[in-house]
Amino acid sequence: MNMNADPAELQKFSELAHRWWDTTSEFKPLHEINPLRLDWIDRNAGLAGKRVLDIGCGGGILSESMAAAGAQVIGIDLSEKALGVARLHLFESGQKVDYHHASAEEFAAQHAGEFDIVTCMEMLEHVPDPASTVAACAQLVRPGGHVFFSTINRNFKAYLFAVLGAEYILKLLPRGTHDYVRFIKPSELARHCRQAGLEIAELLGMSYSPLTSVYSLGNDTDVNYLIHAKRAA
Ligand SMILES: C[S@@+](CC[C@H](N)C(=O)[O-])C[C@H]1O[C@@H](n2cnc3c(N)ncnc32)[C@H](O)[C@@H]1O
Repeated sequence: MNMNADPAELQKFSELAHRWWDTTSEFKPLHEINPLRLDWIDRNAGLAGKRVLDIGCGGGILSESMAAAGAQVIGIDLSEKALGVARLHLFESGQKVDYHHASAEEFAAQHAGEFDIVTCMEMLEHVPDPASTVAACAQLVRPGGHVFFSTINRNFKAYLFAVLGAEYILKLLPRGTHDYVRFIKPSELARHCRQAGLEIAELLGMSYSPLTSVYSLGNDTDVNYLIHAKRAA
């Protein structure tokens, strides 16, 4: 089985895993964007009672919040350390999430069509072959189901904001968190979706204002963006 994973990327997340739920740590941006993306997913697909798979779940920030919104959530990741932190945090939060060590491709081979909603957030820019991950997402979601992606655009502004700005100037993220060559243009992600049999329902931008330190959703897809895709019924 092709794991479609970069061991150096997994190592980076494993080394930081113990700080995943520290809202002032390297994971602060994920904590700050979580309410925005959770609300967007819920508005578009209605989380309550749905079977959800969260791919590249890490320490479980999004997984837990979707469980709290009433979904039955499974989270998968290839970092054992991140999964360990995610499992431990359930004792603190009292939420119920089922965590597994698996890649999207491996999980798709066993659980095709089992999910109403598949989420794959801030993960595609860390894998060698994002088209393969997108194809696995399309296989995992049921006909008529929803897939949500978020990732980083590839252009000069994205390099300035997501690499130079976030890692070197504002120091929101550790240096080396992001590799510019792995950034993905919305047109490329849309093509991967269509090739996998997913229709694009929405492309949405997410911006960060360094002046107010506030994230917001809107039309600006130049740096961070989200895609809502649907599998034909
Ligand atoms: C930036 S974190 C995002 C975590 C979570 N999705 C969120 O947005 O809160 C990226 C996660 O992707 C995981 N990851 C990287 N490559 C992966 C792969 N090939 N398969 C599964 N998970 C992977 C990492 O271990 C890490 O937990």
